[in-house]
Amino acid sequence: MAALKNSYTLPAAADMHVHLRNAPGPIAALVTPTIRRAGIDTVFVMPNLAPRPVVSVAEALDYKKALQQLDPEVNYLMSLYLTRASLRTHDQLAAVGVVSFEPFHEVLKTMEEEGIVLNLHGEVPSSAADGVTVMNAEIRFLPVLKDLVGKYPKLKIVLEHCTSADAVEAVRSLHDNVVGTITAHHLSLLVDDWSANVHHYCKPSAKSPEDRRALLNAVVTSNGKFFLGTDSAPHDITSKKGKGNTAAGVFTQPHALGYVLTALEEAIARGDIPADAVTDDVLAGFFSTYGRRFYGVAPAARQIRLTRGGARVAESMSGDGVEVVPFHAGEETWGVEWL
Ligand SMILES: O=C1C[C@@H](C(=O)O)NC(=O)N1
Repeated sequence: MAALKNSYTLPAAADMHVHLRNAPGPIAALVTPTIRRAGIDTVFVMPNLAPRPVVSVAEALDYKKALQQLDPEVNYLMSLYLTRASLRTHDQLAAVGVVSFEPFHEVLKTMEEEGIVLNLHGEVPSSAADGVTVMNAEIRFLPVLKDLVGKYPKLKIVLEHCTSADAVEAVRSLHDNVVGTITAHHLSLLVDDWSANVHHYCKPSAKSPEDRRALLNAVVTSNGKFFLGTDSAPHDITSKKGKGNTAAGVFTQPHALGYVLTALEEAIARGDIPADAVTDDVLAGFFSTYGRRFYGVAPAARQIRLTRGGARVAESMSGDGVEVVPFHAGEETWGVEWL
């Protein structure tokens, strides 16, 4: 017998970590319309545009306007990229591999006072000399997180895309202003999966079975500490395969909720989470209410119905000279209807 029901009626979801790319632009045009098709009405939009990230409010508002042209019904929560250059007026955008937050003291103090959320990609840079690789870069970052929380106790912090048991434990151990997002793909992938498939490679990268078990348990025992942030990261296929390094990112936007349900069901079958762990309340919290509450966004006005086997993932998605391959391309997944 299937461990999950065949259908769930839930509040519309909020995805608190998405990459929609430059707008106007061909990838944004391809992926932005898939947000609502996925049962999501609110997204937190990451600012790492190329060649220049979003660093000013004016740029963020322009970006938001361009996204609204692609789908005006989505609530786009915009963000700014914190670089040393954001402290000056413009140019010389030297992205910082931030391990010391000292240069950002004034900004962080103001964010703390104003209730502005700090979103952390919690990895230190790889360094053979220091023994840091993609497998422990997140764990090595956790002391930095704890130090930040000590210095700015009222600062609202999201440890984005948690991938390790240590990260889950760190977020749990810190006070309520510190939460974590969890992606759909890290609930199923392990290191062996991405080492064999460029479409499964992302940063932070998927890790061990124990790490995955911790993430799955974080979802079903979240109680507001963890919520959905897919880190859906579309890349043109030429950046994934071909000359040069593989771009990091798994594209999950169109079927993010179905991927989570499938991963939870597989976790029950393996014994990673209890058979009765996936309730309507757990799903509503993780998909919708916890993230909105943390960001002070109103509860969803509409509901969605997710139905087992109701959709098939496209083999690939193309438009205007770009091609993006979705996670689990070609496979059957859960369908989404708006009620
Ligand atoms: O940090 C990141 C960035 C993202 C992207 O493609 O923008 N993809 C990733 O896998 N990790």
